[in-house]
Amino acid sequence: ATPRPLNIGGIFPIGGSDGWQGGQACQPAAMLAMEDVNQRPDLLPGYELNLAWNDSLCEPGLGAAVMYDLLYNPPTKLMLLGGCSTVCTTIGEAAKMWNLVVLSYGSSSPALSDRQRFPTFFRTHPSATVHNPTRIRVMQKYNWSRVAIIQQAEEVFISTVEDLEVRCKDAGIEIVTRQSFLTDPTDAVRNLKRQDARIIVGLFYVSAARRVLCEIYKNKLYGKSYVWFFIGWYEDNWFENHLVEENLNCTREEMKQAAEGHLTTEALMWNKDNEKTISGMTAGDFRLRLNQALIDRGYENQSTPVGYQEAPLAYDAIWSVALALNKTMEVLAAVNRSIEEFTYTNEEIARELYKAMNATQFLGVSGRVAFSTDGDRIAWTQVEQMIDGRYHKLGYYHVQTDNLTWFNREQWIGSKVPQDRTIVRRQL
Ligand SMILES: CC1(C)CO[C@@H](CC(=O)O)CN1
Repeated sequence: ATPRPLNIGGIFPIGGSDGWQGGQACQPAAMLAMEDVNQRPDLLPGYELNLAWNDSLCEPGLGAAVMYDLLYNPPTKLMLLGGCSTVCTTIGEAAKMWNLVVLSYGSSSPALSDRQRFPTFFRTHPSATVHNPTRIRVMQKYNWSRVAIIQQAEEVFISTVEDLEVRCKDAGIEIVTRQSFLTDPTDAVRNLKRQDARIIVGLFYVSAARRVLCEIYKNKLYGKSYVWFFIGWYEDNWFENHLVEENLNCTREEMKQAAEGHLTTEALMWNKDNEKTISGMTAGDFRLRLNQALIDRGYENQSTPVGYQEAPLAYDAIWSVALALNKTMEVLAAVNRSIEEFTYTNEEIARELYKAMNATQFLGVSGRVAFSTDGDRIAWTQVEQMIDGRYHKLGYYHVQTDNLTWFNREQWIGSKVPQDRTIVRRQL
């Protein structure tokens, strides 16, 4: 017999130029997962998953229009897949009116961890606050208890810094100053120098990072006495790119000098071990299949589409939906109910879908997939250091198990760990 459809809706940021166009690689990745779950005889027996989707351009208004279009046109959707933070904030807040679970593969905003505002929201993409325990752990490793913060005035960085401040206080780490800027970091960087900041956490998008780096060079806030924590998901040679069109008045050489030695933190989005995951693929196998799928979509080899890094999150999001639907069908069958009875006003089935998603646990190509009580992705993070213009992996950290795996590869000028303050030596 032909399998009956289980319908879900998808909203992908593909076109446009604002925000994150990660749907370019994430939508193809989701389709690979649709193929895989529908081929599994043990999953959704008698049914097949069907994804209706459209492009949000990473614009919340258009995202809302796409959602209404998906919900007001048959067939009824059982869940929604969402993309960037701005769109998910809109979708996530509205979804409860339709009793819909929303699962995001591409939203990092800490605001989305608020269960009061987003009661049915889950994400395979970790919140930006996932970096903070790692930053603290590294500070503790080097006995840095006096740090400074500089951030771009964007919602995602403002709420990340608020979380970092709380964690620093709990860890007994003093924040000597917190500087923020809208677009021009000149004054903020100069104030760091005035406050004799030595260990500095910087939170900004990549083009603002280049402006900060040039100011660091001009203020000589780099070298043996300083340690900078930058975000690790910028492209590898971010500090050398776009200098002309962004009117940076620093040369590549000056940018490289200022960047030498900085640390980065980022969430792991590709499983770091080469073990077989729930789909039977290793993360390496998935990379090969994704590359082929992108070539089939017309992406040349060298032009990596936006969202390539996050593609495993989209692949695993579809598996999360399939497993949650599968679990819900089993639970309903035990009380002679069917998932086909789901409607946007059926709270009982909606509760079962929520419980099933909340209990998700599997090994995906993005690593172990599990959600916190706020629906946040529990993830490993990695620490790297810029050594001679290239990033070197220093270690991994998992906050839930306080597991710091360190490779002892870090390099400091003169082999001396930089101090977090000026040491005044008393003449005895
Ligand atoms: C790591 C990054 C680039 C953070 O922003 C996410 C997009 C968003 O939060 O809107 C995608 N992944």
